[in-house]
Amino acid sequence: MERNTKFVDMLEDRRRDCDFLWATRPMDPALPHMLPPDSVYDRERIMQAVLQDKQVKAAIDTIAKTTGVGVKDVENNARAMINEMASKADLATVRWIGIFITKAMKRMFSQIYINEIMLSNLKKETQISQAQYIYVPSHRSYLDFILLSYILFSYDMALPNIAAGMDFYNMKIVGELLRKTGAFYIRRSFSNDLLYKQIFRSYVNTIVSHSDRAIEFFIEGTRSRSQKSTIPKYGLLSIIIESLLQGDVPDIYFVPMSINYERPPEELLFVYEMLGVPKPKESTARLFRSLSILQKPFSHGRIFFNIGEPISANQFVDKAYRQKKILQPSFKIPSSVVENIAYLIIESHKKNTVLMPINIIALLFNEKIQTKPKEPYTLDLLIQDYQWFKSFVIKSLKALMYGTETTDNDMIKQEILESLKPHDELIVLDSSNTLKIKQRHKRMKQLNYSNIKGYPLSEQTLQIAVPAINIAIYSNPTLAFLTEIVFITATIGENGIETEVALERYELLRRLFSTEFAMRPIEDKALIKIEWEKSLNVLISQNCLHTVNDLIFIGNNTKLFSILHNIILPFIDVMYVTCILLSEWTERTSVELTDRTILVETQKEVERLIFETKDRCQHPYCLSLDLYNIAWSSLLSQGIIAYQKYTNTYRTDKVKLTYLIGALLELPLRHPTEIYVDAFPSIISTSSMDVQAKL
Ligand SMILES: CCCCCCCCCCCCCCCC(=O)SCCNC(=O)CCNC(=O)[C@H](O)C(C)(C)COP(=O)(O)OP(=O)(O)OC[C@H]1O[C@@H](n2cnc3c(N)ncnc32)[C@H](O)[C@@H]1OP(=O)(O)O
Ligand SMILES: O=C(CO)COP(=O)(O)O
Repeated sequence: MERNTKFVDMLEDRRRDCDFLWATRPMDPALPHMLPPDSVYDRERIMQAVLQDKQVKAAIDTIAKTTGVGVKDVENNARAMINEMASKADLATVRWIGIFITKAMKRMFSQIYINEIMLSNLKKETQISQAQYIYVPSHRSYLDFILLSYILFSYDMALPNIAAGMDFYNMKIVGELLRKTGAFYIRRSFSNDLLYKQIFRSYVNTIVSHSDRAIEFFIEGTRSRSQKSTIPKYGLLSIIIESLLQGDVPDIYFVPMSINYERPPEELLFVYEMLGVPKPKESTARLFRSLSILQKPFSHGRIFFNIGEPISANQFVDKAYRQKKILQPSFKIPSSVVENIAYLIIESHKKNTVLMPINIIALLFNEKIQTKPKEPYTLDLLIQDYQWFKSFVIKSLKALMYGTETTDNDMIKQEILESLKPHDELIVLDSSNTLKIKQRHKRMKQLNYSNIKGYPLSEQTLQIAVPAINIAIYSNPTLAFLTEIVFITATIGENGIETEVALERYELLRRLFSTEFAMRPIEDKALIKIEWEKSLNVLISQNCLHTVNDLIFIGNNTKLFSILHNIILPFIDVMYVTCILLSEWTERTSVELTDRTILVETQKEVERLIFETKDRCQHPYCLSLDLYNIAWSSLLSQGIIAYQKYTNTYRTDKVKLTYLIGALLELPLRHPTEIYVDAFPSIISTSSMDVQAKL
């Protein structure tokens, strides 16, 4: 890995330490926000400041007036809200939890790599800077926040104020313990609650300006079940940026952190959630039950924790805005500023994604199943493909990738076998060294069908979909680097295409799928063209495409073209099927069109297509509710569906819909000739002779 040299395994030292002595070592954690002593507020003072805040007081008065409730009662309500919200910092609690966490980390993971230089630089900078620091990690697992706190504690840095959803607040004992490790609690949605909104705003402003600890929040707002970036949430970010306008802090630095798991602990739960099984409610009892994960050592492989360059908010919030705020206190920072910073953070997460061997293996295996399922995918074939594809992503796409760059077959073999070890419940090598999938789905006895979010899928479907989606999720992190080029492969057919048409098709796909792939929305066609040309050149340099005058043709590298093309198919197929269902809605069903009913109907239709056709929606990944939700929100944002507030229904714009269906039909898609469900029996492991990947 080119930029890998600076990664160190932080567990190496921990394995030499006595956990108790390490966690209770004398320490004076470095505080990241240098403030004059009287500007540093403790919890009590922060809560007081919030209750004294002008806008909070105004909200209390307004509510008292409009509801007829006494001011005292509303104030008590406000006090209860801030008490529920505010974090506590208690080093003793952190130490005790630290003993357990370090034992768990050493058991679960073989290595936790961190780009130590970035962390040391951050530590140094924070000690001389009066700016406030905001840690903004990617969100792929519940472990993310534990890991970041563990890293900071290991490097003698203070734990931040962490924005936590109420799911954790409701956990017995644990909820309060987390508060003592820095969690502050926020309700998930509160735009209609004026008082809560003002208290939240004021609390965040106060900790930005008066907490000597940093702030941590997950800009994606939720764990990405599909393990690719999701679009940013703007609420907390915009309040933090607004704090800068008040001038209490000279600058705010956002520190993006890309967290990459070889095997996220929620792996299988995410697959079921994507299929519609609701997530289990967070509870202390469940937390204890989940400790069974510690039974097998190193069961979750490696983690790469990659800290990106801090982003200064000051460069976007210029003096003019600050002056405007002084003259006009209700002035709000333009939403384009917030969006810009949000996407800079998401783009940093993507750029700093560290790909693991399993991501490439999953992608190659997925391709093989769709194109040549009868040809055994032997370890020797995989080694060749792996080396080739790895070199492509590193050299052409500048992706970061675990492992050494080598052409030595033995070393590559070791790299592959080592990385398959944590996945021995999913991918195995059979006795003839051929790659096979293991059946991951176990018949669910207690499944409550009334809770299912989508259509109740059959056992037969789940048997295929669970392992198939599990594999597909592992290939998803590659999309941090591949999205633009996979779009292009869906725009060019056998007989070539005019440049202009290819670009138009690219624009369409970008518009339809910018939410799916967390891409910055771009209106300016010239900018889209620059992005397109860059990706086009990558494909041309790989001989995937070639140009003649004003035409683009598929080149000789059909292997790469096919891999890239097949990645995008499930996304386009689901969009198409959703559109068809919308256009035939009233003929097909008598139920009202809502965001829920379209979800159920689409999943039902996809289940049928998977078994019955050789065309659209062959890949079981098409059963993922994520895809339907995003397709729906994309159609809403384009005005193809519109919400009717007064009737609480949705209306379809038939003209726009027909146009979109036409445009999707024009895409020169080539669906694999092999049917996934037919191929499945030949790739599923039935033998008891499977060998675990051995070094
Ligand atoms: C040694 C080791 C020890 C280890 C020890 C372990 C420690 C361990 C600690 C535990 C710690 C637990 C950690 C849990 C971690 C989670 O729980 S993650 C989940 C919770 N966190 C988050 O969700 C953070 C990100 N979310 C947000 O920012 C959301 O916006 C909010 C604030 C939750 C609100 O969500 P929402 O109500 O759905 O609203 P949303 O549409 O996002 O936007 C709302 C506002 O944004 C504004 N907005 C929208 N678009 C824009 C725009 N472009 N520009 C500006 N503003 C905009 C809107 O105008 C709106 O404001 P109003 O008009 O209402 O004033
Ligand atoms: O985001 C969370 C905090 O980690 C929990 O909510 P999700 O289940 O939506 O990820």
